Amino acid sequence: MTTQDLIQKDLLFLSPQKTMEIVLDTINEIIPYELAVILSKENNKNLKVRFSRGPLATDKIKNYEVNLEKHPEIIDVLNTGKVKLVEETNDPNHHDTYEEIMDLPIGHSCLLAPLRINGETLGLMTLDHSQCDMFTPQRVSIANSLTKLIALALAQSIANDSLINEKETLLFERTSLIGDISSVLEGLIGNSPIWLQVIEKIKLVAPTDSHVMILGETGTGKEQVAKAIHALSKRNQKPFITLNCSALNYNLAESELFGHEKGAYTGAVSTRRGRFELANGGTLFLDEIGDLPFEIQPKLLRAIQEGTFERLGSEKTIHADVRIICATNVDLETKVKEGKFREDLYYRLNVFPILLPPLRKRKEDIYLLSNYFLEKLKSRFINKNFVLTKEALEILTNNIWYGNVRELQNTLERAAILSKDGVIKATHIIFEKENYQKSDFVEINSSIRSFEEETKKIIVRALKLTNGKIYGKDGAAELLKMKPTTLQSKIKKLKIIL
Ligand SMILES: Nc1ncnc2c1ncn2[C@@H]1O[C@H](COP(=O)(O)OP(=O)(O)OP(=O)(O)O)[C@@H](O)[C@H]1O
Repeated sequence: MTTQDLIQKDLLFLSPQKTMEIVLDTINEIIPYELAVILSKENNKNLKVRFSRGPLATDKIKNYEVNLEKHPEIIDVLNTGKVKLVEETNDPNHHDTYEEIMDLPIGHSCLLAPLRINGETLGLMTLDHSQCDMFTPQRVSIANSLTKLIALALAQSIANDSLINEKETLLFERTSLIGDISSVLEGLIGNSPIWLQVIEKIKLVAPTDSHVMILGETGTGKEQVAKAIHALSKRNQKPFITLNCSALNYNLAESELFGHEKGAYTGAVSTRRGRFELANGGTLFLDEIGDLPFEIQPKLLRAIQEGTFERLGSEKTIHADVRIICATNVDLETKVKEGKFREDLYYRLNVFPILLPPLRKRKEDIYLLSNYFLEKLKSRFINKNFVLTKEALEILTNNIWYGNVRELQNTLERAAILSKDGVIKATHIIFEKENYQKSDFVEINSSIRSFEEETKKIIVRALKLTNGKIYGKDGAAELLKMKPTTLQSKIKKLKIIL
């Protein structure tokens, strides 16, 4: 048979699933069963179902895990390395392997075969048949001889999983590195005095190995600045890995930061390295650090201080040398005071704070930034040359820019689409709804809304900016210069849903 024949018959690149199906079907011809299950040893406590075959192999069995503490007879088989027939009895201490998910008659045939290679236990094969005495001594002896071959097929499947996992992490590292670090520096546009102070701070801190905290409203360029610091640091040949800490619960945060071993929790089908490990030698950018679940913060603190941590589900200590750059758009100090962020972690991270000014405080940069973005848009619009008119620039400069540089970028992209000949006129500038600030020209033409409608809009905007917080220094009441109780009654009256 030629290689071509093998390929045509789908025999050259057999998947682990297909290999195991062939193996189990062959066993069925020699030792008839109604349920054959291959389980892999995940740790000292659990066996996990990888393959099942036969008329009793239902969906429930897939991904089922056997808790070894409840099954001393399985521990015995794994330790001795010998195939064993298990007699089901009425003894309340006896637990059938799959009793939680299926009901097999008392006295049914059950065979346990350990799967070992070179003295290493990889897992277990179980064969079940609802009739009694199906597995004769001759069949048990055959099963004993076959276990090594089955173990080989299991090893193939385990290796395949770890290759897939390795590929996934490599792909992740690669994507994290993309974003061409050299162009990042050129992309920090602006020459207003306040922005130049930021650039100075970046240049100062980058070559040191100190942790950096970047503060600023959304869209002010926090991630871009973090990349620039990494690019200017001696770690720039190593990965720049990011993790957005918002919307992570404790388990997810732990697994994302420190990784997990296969089987560490339901759904952890393969071992995965966490961002801390991936960033070894390089920089870990923790975006929205204020949202990091409180309970995971001690583990992060230890990882930062000692450079050590364990993957979820493993006791092995891993070492990683990582520089942390974190970003936040909330007042972390207040979070510390409110007991929502650990003080020790806060001081550990806040070694060198860099505050990014909102766009409304560096309006003189709008012209440079606009031209930079329009130049970048050129290639996407078949090399259309864009020109910003004086009126358009005036409108851009008069806007409040709650969405900062990102919003400016989006506004210009919209304008570029609207402009047919590349000339960006005032009429092409359309702001995002919430941040719309009318210029005098538009004011005259717009219809006057009711007082209530306008009040409601202002309150909603303030609540959005303060993440729904009413009281306190960074609350909506303070922003609107009104008493929190008055604001609350207005919210109620205007039926604003928080
Ligand atoms: N000074 C700048 N020069 C050029 N582009 C910038 C500048 N600042 C920000 N940008 C661009 O604006 C967009 C938003 O920037 P970035 O994602 O870094 O902001 P951010 O503060 O991290 O936002 P968020 O808080 O929402 O995560 C990006 O496309 C970025 O390239």
